[in-house]
Amino acid sequence: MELSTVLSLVLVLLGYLWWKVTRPKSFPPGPLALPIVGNLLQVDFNNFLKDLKEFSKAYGPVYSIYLGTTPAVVVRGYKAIKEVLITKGTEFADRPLNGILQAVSGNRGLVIAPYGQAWKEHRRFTLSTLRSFGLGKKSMEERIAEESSYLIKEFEKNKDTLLNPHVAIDNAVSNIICSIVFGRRYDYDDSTFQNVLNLVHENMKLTTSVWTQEREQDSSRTTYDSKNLFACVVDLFVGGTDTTSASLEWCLLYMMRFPDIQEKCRNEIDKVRGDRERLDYEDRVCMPYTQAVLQEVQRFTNVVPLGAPHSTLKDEQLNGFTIPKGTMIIIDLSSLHKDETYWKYPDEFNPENFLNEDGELLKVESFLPFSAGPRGCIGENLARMELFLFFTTLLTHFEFQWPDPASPPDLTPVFGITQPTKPFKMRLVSRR
Ligand code: HEM
Repeated sequence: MELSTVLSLVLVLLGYLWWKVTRPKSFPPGPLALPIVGNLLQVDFNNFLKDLKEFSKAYGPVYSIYLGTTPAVVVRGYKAIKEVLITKGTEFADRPLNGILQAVSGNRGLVIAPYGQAWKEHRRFTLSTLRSFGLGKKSMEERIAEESSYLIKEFEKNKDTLLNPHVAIDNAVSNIICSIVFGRRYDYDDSTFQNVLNLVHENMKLTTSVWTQEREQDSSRTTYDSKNLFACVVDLFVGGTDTTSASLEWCLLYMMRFPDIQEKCRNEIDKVRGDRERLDYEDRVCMPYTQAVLQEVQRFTNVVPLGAPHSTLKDEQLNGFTIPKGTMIIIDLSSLHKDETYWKYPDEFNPENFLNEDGELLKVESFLPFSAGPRGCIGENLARMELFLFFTTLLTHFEFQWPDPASPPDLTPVFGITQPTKPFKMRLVSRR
């Protein structure tokens, strides 16, 4: 091949690669993207949220970045996020196409399923299953109370040593999903339990047959088959375990960092509990301080900082820009939680952020750790109930102490879709 032909081909290829990362007219602006890598070299994934905030200083609350050659629109701040999640909730409720994930999942289940009839049906069915298995009823509360007593026993075994609570908390939280899906819990030292997904496989035959029969009686045109049920069960574990256990671990870490706040919570718990063994979930209505602490931990730690990516169902207008059908939308939920328009102490860990002058609990509209709208978290009520009951039971039984007063706990999260704590060990002082 002649040199001039090779050069022409190289130029055409370069032109194509530049074109792939050139923003269409009316598309949200953003930092200059390079061929192939896009903006990946300009972001540090250990500090991704900080980078997203920096870009928004230059480009505003709605801007774009290229993840390789894939354009993504980043949405920050309450006004724009409300428009995407609520006002135009359905229009922005699709999930981006991801060849690998789609091939693995076959578009089944909930979390990454595209918006459409099958997703709607799975979501409705999963919600009604959660409800009929006891969410919002006493039975769910009793399951969590029972699991709390196992967690207490596990902690008791370790009260003379320093304990890393991760495995026990993870197992306790997974057991709540197990009790809904499989109708039973698993001991913390059960080797099978250490691999939840194996469990899912083992038990699916039984669960599937029960659920499928139930569905088949309902409708002959259901999208439910054993693979879809399996995907929904996996999604309950994926969505419901790490998120909730990381939140509970953050609660313990912050209580050790702020022992005076821990003490105030315990006083409120003791006062409301009286002579009873444990609190009921409905007791929360007269426990504004404890509720404010739990919400403040969620606000400050942003356990799922970017939610799950959304995508547009058709061409859409947002903030004066045109966003083509199928564009990935990154919703920076963490941007809501430090916005000084909405918070008295945006950069300070302070439960007063959720309390008025009379100590009553405030409802703050820009507090959205579970996202909102048609794609909002399906497990929000369950997670809130778990956090309240596990947290108050743990504080009833133990005082949590940071073992090394000379160096306070490291409160830097490990960045990921879910942001857990760094591994830590704590000292338990039994109160009984
Ligand atoms: C503290 C705990 C939790 C947090 C912070 C959390 C947060 C979130 C967030 C931010 C989303 C993305 C919503 C969106 O795309 O806009 C989500 C989705 C989801 N969550 Fe949760 N979640 C928690 C607990 C749970 C639990 C306990 C379950 C299961 C019982 C669960 C199941 C799901 C599912 C299935 C989805 C996907 C919904 C859909 O795409 O239609 N989550 N969650």
